[in-house]
Amino acid sequence: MAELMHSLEDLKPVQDELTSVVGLERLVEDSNIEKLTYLRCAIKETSCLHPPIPIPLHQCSKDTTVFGCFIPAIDLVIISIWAIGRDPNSWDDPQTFRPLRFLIESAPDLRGNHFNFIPFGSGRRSCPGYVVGALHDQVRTGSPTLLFHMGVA
Ligand code: HEM
Repeated sequence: MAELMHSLEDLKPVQDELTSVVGLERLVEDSNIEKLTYLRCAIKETSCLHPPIPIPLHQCSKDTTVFGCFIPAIDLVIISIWAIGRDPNSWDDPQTFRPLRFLIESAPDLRGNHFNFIPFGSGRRSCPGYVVGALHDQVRTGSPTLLFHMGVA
């Protein structure tokens, strides 16, 4: 909300979309969400710039080498999701709130498959809270993709 308040050109399409999809007389319902494109872009951009869990910690269970970097067993590895979301090698003008960068077809999704955008983490220890929300969404829209991904369909 604070980012949108500072960026009126981004606030306007979100307001217009909410007015047209939801209206002014009722609350947002699940079924509205897929039509709230600008709002979803704004949420993604917010979680890129301000990830709620900015630096998850992992501990290495055995000696490991990743891309030539040796990590001894028991060492802690800090992953800066915050820095990844602001990396100029991955994002144009990364410090600026620009939700429409998520409008393009090739923009990363939230599943952790694009390592420049991992607000829910990635891989086996990524956030199960995301799966609960996404599963609910997939069941609602009838798409089997995520159920298949989880091995339950
Ligand atoms: C905006 C909402 C949320 C965000 C951005 C978020 C993000 C994250 C991140 C980044 C991690 C760490 C991944 C890692 O260690 O690499 C995590 C872990 C976790 N999250 Fe979430 N989370 C959210 C909501 C939730 C909710 C609603 C739940 C529960 C219903 C949840 C349950 C968990 C649990 C249990 C873990 C630990 C997973 C593990 O260590 O295997 N999260 N989350």
